[in-house]
Amino acid sequence: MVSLETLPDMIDITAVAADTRLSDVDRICDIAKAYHCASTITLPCYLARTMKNTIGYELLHGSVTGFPYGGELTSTKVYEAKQLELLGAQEIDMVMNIGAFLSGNLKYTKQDITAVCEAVKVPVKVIIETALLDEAQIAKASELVASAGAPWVKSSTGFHGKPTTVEIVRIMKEAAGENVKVKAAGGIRDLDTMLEMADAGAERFGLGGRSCENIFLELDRRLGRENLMEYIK
Ligand SMILES: O=C[C@H](O)COP(=O)(O)O
Repeated sequence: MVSLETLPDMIDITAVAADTRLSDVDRICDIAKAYHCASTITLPCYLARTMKNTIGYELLHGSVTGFPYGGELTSTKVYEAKQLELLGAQEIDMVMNIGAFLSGNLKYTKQDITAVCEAVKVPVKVIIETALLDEAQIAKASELVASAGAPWVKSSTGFHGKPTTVEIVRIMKEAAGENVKVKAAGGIRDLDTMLEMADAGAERFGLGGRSCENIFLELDRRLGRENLMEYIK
């Protein structure tokens, strides 16, 4: 059972929107340091900034490839992933080729994932974009990610409206199996949902900077302590 105190250890705080500014990147780093998040995840061009901002802190630095639509050439995804690793990324979140998957081209979709996972030593989290899939497709995509050799399956970029639910996490975990970890992301906005998702098998959460601030505000309130955010403005 995950506790409120340890929940931040499971959070990847992100700044990956198209209009992300340096100030947003700096802000998520401050929050990640104050609350002991698992990692910061930024657009590739900001990876070095997150590393510079968090020197000396026990924080992973992640970035994204094939993001946010997943339709890039496999070679492009592989190149980007390798560059990110060379720059110091410790985790990479990649988007599955959603269109290929929905077209029934499972062989291509799987090869695309395997190629990226084999190109780098760091863990790859494969985003299946659950907002665009029905339940059967979510299960099938999670199985595919597992069979492609990825260590993580992640629900969503958060860019398609439909939030990740506890039920989606449950389906993903069941389909992906014991050896693949589940990351829940996209539209997650409250602590109770996160605790339920952890019970359903989520081992990591992706939260945009703003949603994360709100979650931590609520966390401080529930833990009966002052809002740490007040001290890092
Ligand atoms: O990691 C995924 C997204 O950055 C989640 O963004 P969101 O919390 O704003 O939905």
